Amino acid sequence: MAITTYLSGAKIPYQFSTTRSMCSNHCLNSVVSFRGPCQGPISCKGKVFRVFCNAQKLDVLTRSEPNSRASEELGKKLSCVMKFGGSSVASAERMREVADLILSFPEESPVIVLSAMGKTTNKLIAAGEKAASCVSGVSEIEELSFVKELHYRTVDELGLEKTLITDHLEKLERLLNGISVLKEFTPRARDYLVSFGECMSTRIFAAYLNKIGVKACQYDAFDIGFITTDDFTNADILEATYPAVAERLNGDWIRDHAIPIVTGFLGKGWRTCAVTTLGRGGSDLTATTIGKALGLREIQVWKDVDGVLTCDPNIYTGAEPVPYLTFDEAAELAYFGAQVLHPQSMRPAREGDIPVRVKNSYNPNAPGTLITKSRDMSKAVLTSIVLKRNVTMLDIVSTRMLGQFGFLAKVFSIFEELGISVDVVATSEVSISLTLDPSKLWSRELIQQASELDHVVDELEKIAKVNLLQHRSIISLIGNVQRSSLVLEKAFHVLRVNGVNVQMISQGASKVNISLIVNDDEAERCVRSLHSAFFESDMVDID
Ligand SMILES: Nc1ncnc2c1ncn2[C@@H]1O[C@H](COP(=O)(O)OP(=O)(O)O)[C@@H](O)[C@H]1O
Ligand SMILES: N[C@@H](CC(=O)OP(=O)(O)O)C(=O)O
Repeated sequence: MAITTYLSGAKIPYQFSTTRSMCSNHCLNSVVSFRGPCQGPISCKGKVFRVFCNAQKLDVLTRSEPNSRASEELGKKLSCVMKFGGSSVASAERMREVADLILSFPEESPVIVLSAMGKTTNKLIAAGEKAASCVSGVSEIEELSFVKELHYRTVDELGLEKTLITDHLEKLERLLNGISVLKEFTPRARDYLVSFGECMSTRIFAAYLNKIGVKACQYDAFDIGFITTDDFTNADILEATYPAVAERLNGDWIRDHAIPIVTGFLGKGWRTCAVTTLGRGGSDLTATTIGKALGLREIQVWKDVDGVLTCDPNIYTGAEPVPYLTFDEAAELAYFGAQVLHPQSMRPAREGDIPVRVKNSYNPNAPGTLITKSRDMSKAVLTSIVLKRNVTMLDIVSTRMLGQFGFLAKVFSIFEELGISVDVVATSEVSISLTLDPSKLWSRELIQQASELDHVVDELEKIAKVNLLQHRSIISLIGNVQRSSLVLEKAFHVLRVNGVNVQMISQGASKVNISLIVNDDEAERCVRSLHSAFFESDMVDID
């Protein structure tokens, strides 16, 4: 039998020999963690295999290659993944509507990914913060009462047993007590705390489907092979996840056609084995990861808007749905701040070449946005305008002579050493202007952010003059940069008549994005005027 080994995410061809012959169809469909001596037994579902290799401290994940007989037995295969965000499952009524929506596609055998109900994640984070500075008992924390009440009410309104979530809610309170005793809310504790949201929403929804006669099975992502880095609050999914998740979900589906209901947003750190999260909005990434792992036909992300819009509707209510996007456009849009998609979520879909459809669970008849590898760009000029606020910009001017080589390398090695990622860059012979990714800085404590920025400036000042500029915004113009002159002409006209001075400009190598840096307090006005100029008339609107 063929066995493949995955070592910290990379597929490595290790030699295996076994002390016993393995039976053909089961044994290896779970993830086996193997640490310590390089030679030793691996136990998997009661079978013992002996592994011989030379590396130290291995984490070995084993899986069987699917054999043709097992594939034939698949019969009706899992066909698509449908992800429903917090707003889609915010109440009992919404859960009923989502169940009806899923059942309105009888031809599909979907994997369902759910986020936590409504604003549960925010409430849990607030509860954790209050617990850490709590003087009285945690039972008085308003956000804890809110979460308890919302989930008990939902269970009650759906006619389910309270016991479905009592264990989780008791554990949640114990965890908050622990945080209040320690007076410390670490990123690791934060991830464990917020995981209760997805763990409860999926249990409630699966139980409801079973109650109405639709066979469903709940899964915690961290138990079915979602292996991540140990970067709590912003973990990356490791390669080993794909075969492990496919093995588990396909294996269970073959045995019993129960709709899988999987927790979005969560994973398991490969070193710590603790619960991790994939960054805010991470359920989109869970969905695309499952889509690629299982080679599904389509990935659907159901939201509370009619698809990806021409700009953030909170900035401009007249934003229109964008019918088609490429993976590159969607990735750029998400990375540069459009909340509608998780920044990393397009990667698995692009790698697996699986179309992603963004739909509105409140308005299922709206066509939504279809995201694919390529699209007809002949008529495309601008697709969407995205705003990323509160960005820090650095102007770095070399103190050495013109033509000095290695300047860029030195600057970027400082960012690498400090683990700070850079968003937008513009360079000249002796200077660099760049912006720092706020999400990476925001994931750290405020006080730490300030001292890290000081540290960056201190290090850079050894080789350059540095000007630190805060409260800037990046306006990203996503679209057909083959027509960049037209886009720039129009954009700069709008900005000029609005009296806005652009402080930096960069055209991404991806050829779908032009980024402009302006002051935070001018940014929203600029977006509205740009939207009006590009999407509403041929004339430039003057504010
Ligand atoms: N360009 C955009 N297109 C669509 N929605 C956007 C855009 N920019 C920001 N948004 C916001 O993203 C929200 C949807 O994303 P999100 O809240 O993560 O959905 P869900 O929780 O349902 O997955 C919308 O309600 C909207 O306010
Ligand atoms: N519940 C998590 C994960 C998520 O993806 O949520 P949503 O799909 O509602 O954006 C969050 O709020 O970040």
